[in-house]
Amino acid sequence: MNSVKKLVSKMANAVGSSKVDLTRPFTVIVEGNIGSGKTTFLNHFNKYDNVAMFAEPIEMWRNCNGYNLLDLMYKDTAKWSFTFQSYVQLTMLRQHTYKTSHPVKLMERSIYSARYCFVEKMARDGLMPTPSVAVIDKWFKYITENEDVGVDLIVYLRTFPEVVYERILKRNRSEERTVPFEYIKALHVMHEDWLYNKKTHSCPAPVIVLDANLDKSVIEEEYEKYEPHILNKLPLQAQLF
Ligand SMILES: Nc1ncnc2c1ncn2[C@@H]1O[C@H](COP(=O)(O)OP(=O)(O)OP(=O)(O)O)[C@@H](O)[C@H]1O
Repeated sequence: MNSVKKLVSKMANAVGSSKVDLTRPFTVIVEGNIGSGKTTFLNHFNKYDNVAMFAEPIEMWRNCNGYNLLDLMYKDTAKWSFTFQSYVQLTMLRQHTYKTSHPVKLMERSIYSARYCFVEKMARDGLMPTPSVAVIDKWFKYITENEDVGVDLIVYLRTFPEVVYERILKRNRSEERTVPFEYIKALHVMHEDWLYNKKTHSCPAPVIVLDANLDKSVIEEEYEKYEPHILNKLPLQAQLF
């Protein structure tokens, strides 16, 4: 088990036994294309005691009562898109609403990117029927209006699709073997239009854009530039982002 995962399960156990109603910590979501380095980013911040880490609940998607929903979704998207996205929305809601006593909460992805990038892409491609999109939307609207899924800062790991595609091929995750480059390019545009060009959906918080094309060996410097903002030690001047 890697260190982030260990910390998440430790957190989950601690949360399960907690009766204390704590207010929401400073919440940072990390967004970016598949393979943009979200896990590496989280691992970098794992060393800080004041940060609670919430890695993407991918293992839950891989095992929902014995079903690998991620795999089903890739194998037959039209058939399983709604099932998969319903479960993603539930697991993301859990991540957003987990209580923690840590002053900073760092989350990999969010209920927002699930809706604005992935569901959007399936809807545009006709891989999720319109009535199913409507149901996902009703849930999404209910959750964002009635549950505390608030976010204070978004870190966008910005990449070229060519770079992440190389990384995806290299890591060779079983479910992702059939992912075409076209899909990666389209997801890139979804992220860009939401977080960089800001023309499709509203951003729930100010956005810091990091150059995530950089290699692992030098990217730490890029993280460190923004660390005071991410750790809530230096407020962002919203107009700059
Ligand atoms: N809401 C979603 N709908 C469809 N697929 C999703 C969704 N969220 C994540 N995925 C899939 O889950 C897998 C993990 O992708 P994601 O970009 O979230 O993490 P990652 O690639 O492991 O992160 P990184 O490499 O940046 O650390 C990908 O195959 C992606 O297509």
